Amino acid sequence: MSENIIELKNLSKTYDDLTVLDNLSLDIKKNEFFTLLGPSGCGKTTILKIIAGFEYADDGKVLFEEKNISNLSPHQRPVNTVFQKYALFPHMNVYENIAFGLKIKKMPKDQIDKKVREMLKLVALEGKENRKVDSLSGGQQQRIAIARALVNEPKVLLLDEPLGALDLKLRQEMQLELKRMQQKLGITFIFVTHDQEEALSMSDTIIVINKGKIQQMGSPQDIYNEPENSFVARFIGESNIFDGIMHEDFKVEFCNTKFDCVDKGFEKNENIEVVIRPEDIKMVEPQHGMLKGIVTSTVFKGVHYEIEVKENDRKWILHNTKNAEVGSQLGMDIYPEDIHIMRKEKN
Ligand SMILES: Nc1ncnc2c1ncn2[C@@H]1O[C@H](COP(=O)(O)OP(=O)(O)OP(=O)(O)O)[C@@H](O)[C@H]1O
Repeated sequence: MSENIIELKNLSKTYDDLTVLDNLSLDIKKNEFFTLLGPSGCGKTTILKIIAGFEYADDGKVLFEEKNISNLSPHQRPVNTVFQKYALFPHMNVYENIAFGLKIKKMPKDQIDKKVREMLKLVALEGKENRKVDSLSGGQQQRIAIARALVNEPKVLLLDEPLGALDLKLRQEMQLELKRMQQKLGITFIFVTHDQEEALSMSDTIIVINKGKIQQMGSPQDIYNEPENSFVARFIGESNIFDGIMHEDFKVEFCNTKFDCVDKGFEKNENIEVVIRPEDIKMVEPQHGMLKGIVTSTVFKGVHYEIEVKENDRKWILHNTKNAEVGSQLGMDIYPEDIHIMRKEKN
């Protein structure tokens, strides 16, 4: 049996003249925390809605455990959705909100009670079951929404920017809690966000989408350390990105300087882009650097200083725990493994 729980096959979707999804295919494994990451309007929610059955693709298929579910209505699909706007029932208390789906299914009362109590425990809301939902904080309401979805024991939980309305601290707490719940329950989470830090800290697998096309799929480490194109590099973290030429395997030139790198498989003298993370640039004495520049500004960021350097007419950003003096000359060194070569952005 396949290790995939959901497979999307060649999905296309157009609204009026706007192509939102363009022949998109992807596989989601059982029990993974899978994140769709991309800028606003790139088609993330549309993918989620097509999996849930709230929208239908113009073309392509949705497979669940190898069965085609493309034509099933939402309630026939073994998935549940948590939205950013929690859509709780304001006139019901916490308990009734969580129990709602099970009552509709006409489950016996004692079983409902057992399951609701399990959920209250899971989302740390024991003791709050009789509270009206609008008397609770945003974070607590979000937990009710999650409990209400999980109580139905879906095989897949779809989460559409579920933490978007929370302030930063609560958001970070809920990120940890969601991850903990997912690991405890062992069910597949498909999570939508436009926040790259959130995606990096929570996911097993991330796909980065732009304009309805997958730009890259991989682990958070792959996506951060080895962006495949400049869209991904720009979208994930801060980067120094320059045009360059891949002269031959392991030899690249950028900023008018030849460097050794660890990449191969490009055409001879192929035009490429290089990405270098700010924390990977070594600060050395000016005479010892492969590149030289002048410090134009420094900002203390807590863990590191953010140092801006002007090298010829190019701007570089460096992160270093040591500060540098504005106006001073600085040498910069980069190890071969820290030079990431990218093909030009996919269109
Ligand atoms: N029902 C609809 N009718 C017309 N256009 C739509 C409809 N639903 C979505 N769109 C358009 O499709 C594009 C993709 O929308 P989608 O909601 O999937 O993006 P998203 O990546 O989830 O963005 P966000 O992060 O802002 O929610 C957007 O340009 C949106 O305006």
